[in-house]
Amino acid sequence: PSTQTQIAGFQFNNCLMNAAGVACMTIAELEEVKNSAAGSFVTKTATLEPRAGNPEPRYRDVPLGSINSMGLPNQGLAYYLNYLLDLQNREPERTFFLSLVGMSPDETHTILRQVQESGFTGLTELNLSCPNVPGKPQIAYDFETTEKLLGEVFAYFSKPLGVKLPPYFDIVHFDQAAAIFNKFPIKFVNCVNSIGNGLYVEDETVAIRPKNGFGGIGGEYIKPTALANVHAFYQRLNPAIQIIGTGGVLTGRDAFEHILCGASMVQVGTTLHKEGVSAFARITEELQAIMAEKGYETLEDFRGKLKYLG
Ligand SMILES: CC(C)(C)CCc1c(C(=O)O)[nH]c(=O)[nH]c1=O
Repeated sequence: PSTQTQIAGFQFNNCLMNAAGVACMTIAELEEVKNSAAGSFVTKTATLEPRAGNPEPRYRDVPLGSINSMGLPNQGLAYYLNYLLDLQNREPERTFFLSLVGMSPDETHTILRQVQESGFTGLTELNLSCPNVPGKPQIAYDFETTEKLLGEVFAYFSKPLGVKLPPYFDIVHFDQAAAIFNKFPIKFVNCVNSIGNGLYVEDETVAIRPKNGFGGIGGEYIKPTALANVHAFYQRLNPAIQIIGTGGVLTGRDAFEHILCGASMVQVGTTLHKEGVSAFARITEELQAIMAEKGYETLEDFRGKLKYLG
C-alpha cells in the first residue's frame, strides 16, 4: 500500500512529517528529517529576528506526552529562508514547509512580505497561535482579528499558505472559525497545536520554569481533541482547503485515525522528540500493515470515511 499524498498540488512520497517545533530548530536537524522516511519537514516557527526563547527547563517529555513553554526560540527568518532557497536548488523535486509568525500583526505582515518577495516555492504555515495585543487571547481565539489579519495577508501574499491552529473545544467555534477560513484562498489548516496552558506537577513542583509551569500539552493526552478538530474542519471547510493532522500520533493506528478523520498529511511532534527520526519509518510500516489488512491501496481509499453510528 502507498502512503504518498499531496497538499496544494505538491506530491509527497510519504504523508508523515515533523510538527513545527520538534527536530527543526537547526539545519542539521532539518537535514536529518529530510533524509529520513518523512515525506517533508516544517521549520521551527520563525520570527523576523532570532530569539533565545524562555529559560530552561522549558520542554519536558512526560509518560503520556509533553509540556512546553519554549517561548519561540528560533534562528530568525533569514536562516530558514536561505536554507530553503538553497534546498530547492539542490532538491527541486521535493517540497518543504516554512513555519512563521509575527510577534504582532504588523510583524506578521513584515515577515510574510519578505517571504512573498523571495524565491521560496514551498508551502508557508502561518502559526495563528501568535500573541495578540495584551489582554486579548491568542489570534486564533480572536475571530475578528483572525479575519482582519487574513484579509490583509491575502491582499499581497500569493504563494501557497496554510494556517496552524490551536484546538477549539466548542462546536460554535468550529462553525465560526471554518466560516472565516472558507472566505480565503487558504491551502490547508493544520489541526492542532498543543493544548494551551496545561500544568504538569512532579511531587510538589511544576515541571517547567516559564509561566509558573503552564505550558502547551502534546502527546497521548491530546489525540481525541486533535481528531475532533481534524474532523470538524474536514466536515466544514471548502474541499479546496486540505487538513493536516497533528497531535497524539504514536503509532500507525494513530496516523490511520487522523487520515480517516480527513487529514491529507500527518505531523509527529512529541513521539519524534522521544524516539528520533526512526519513528517515521516505524509509523509508516505500521500504517501500511493496517492498510494491507483492510485492503486499502491508497490514502484516498479511506480519507475522511469515518463511520458514524447512525
Ligand atoms: C505559543 C507561541 C510561543 C506564541 C508560539 C510558538 C509555540 C510554542 C513555543 O515556542 O513555545 N510551543 C508550542 O507548543 N506551540 C507553539 O505554537
